[in-house]
Amino acid sequence: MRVRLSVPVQEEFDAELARLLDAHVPARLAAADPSLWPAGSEAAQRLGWVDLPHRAEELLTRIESLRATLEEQGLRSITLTGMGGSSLAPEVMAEAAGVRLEIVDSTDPNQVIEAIGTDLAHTVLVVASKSGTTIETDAIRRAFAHAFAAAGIDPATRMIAITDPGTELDRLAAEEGFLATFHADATVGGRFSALSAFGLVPAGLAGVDVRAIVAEAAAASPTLESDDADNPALRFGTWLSVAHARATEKLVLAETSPALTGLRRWIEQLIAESLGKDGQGILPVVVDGTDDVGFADARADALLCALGPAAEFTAPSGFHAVIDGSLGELFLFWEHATAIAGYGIGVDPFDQPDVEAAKSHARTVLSAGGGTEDEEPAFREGHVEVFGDVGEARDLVSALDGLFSEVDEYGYVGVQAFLDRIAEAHAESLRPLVSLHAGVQATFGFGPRYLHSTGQYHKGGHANGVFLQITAAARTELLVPGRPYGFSVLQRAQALGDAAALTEKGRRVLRVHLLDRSQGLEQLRAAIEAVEPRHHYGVD
Ligand SMILES: O=P(O)(O)OC[C@H]1O[C@](O)(CO)[C@@H](O)[C@@H]1O
Repeated sequence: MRVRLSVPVQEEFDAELARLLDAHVPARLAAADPSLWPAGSEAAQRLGWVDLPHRAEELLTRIESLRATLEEQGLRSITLTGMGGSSLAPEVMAEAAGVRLEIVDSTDPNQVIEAIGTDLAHTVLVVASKSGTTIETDAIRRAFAHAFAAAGIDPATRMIAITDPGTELDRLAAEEGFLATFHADATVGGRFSALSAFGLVPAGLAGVDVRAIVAEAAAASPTLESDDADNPALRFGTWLSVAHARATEKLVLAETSPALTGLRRWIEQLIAESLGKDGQGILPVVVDGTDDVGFADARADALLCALGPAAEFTAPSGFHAVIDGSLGELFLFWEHATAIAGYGIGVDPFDQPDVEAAKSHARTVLSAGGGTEDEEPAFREGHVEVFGDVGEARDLVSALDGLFSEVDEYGYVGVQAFLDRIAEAHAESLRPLVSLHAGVQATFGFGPRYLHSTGQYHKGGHANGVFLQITAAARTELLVPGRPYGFSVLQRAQALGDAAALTEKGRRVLRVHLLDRSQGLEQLRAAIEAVEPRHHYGVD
């Protein structure tokens, strides 16, 4: 593992490093010492991840044997449903290894229909949920069960559960006789579960060499656990904490190696959900490469981090880093560094106090019928309807201009797109445009996926974000079996629910509803481009 850090304030860095070493933070973390955080905090019961690489043997053997059984039965198509920490790590592992693992973490009906696809005869669905009650995961499981049954296949023979012992999902799997159930460790939280059953089972069944990933992590762990000033996780955690204290709180993540494809989306959840709370935190900004908007033109509020080997670059803030290594090393490195940064910043890295608000608002919208009837847009223009507080604005360009004018000089715009993240992947190209025209950093997340990643930060972190939410008319509907609503109604309720939770927290939200998905998206793109770029870029 190679970690190169540049520190503009050496004395502050050294002092913070000494403070963390005096408190023996790395060694106490490695010993799962709950007294690192206040008594009664979530942290006290969520430190089981530290030694996962050293106790994975039984799990690895079981995965290998199940994979062989599936292969014998011709079940070659592995699909995973799970949100946030229950799918991001295996997604990275599969992408990096170039093996096919279909991930379904969306409530977009079109995306779910596509994922169910036509190969049910060879498909196995891994249902991953620590709590066993996550609404998206449950809805997707129901849709697959219905489709299997309609194809004359007993759904239970094609389902594998990963969940904590005793959850609703665990009970269901036992009652229905799922093909297999993997019990997760209750002391390991979702975003720290990459090296547990949540990461290893789906990836291993899909054909990733998970044994090698675990071995890489195990080899790195003594270094990451040591009370040593050269411990890279300690140094990186200190770096984040020192930058945070200087109001440099956007971590711009660029990948420079195909071997680490997708890792930044896993890091995004880990950092945002672990540190973004109590009005504090580090906002991850995922960009494509070191020449992308957000990285190449970063200002004083950004730490720049390249994942993989990178040519020389510098950050105006003076905080820049290059981190390279194998996947196994990096999973464990980031987990340790994040926990250490949480200690440094003074937050509990293992809870997510603001996630529930969006879920609860979504439930309210759902029980009121999905929120389709009673809403009046502020105005309609061309292929879009615009909702939210737009003041006097009666056209899209003015409404966007109004939203962007509300952002602090060092704030950010969060773009939240409740679209099909496969078929409408191109929507992500709105991020750099928004960044350029708002003159600040911009993030992009597909809903509902981002709710389980950056959603915590948006509501609980630094209150300097405004939000552009994109919803769209459903192209089709797919009923959630056993529920009085369809996926499109659920998807919409989740968008409205998060908008309500953000508004409640004093964040400004503008919702652009696409009446025609592709033309509406083009109209939105053109309108963003027509907003006079704000002056912030280039003023540091
Ligand atoms: O595994 P579960 O319980 O379904 O939760 C999925 C995700 O939802 C959250 O609990 C909240 O967003 C994440 O922390 C977690 O990774």
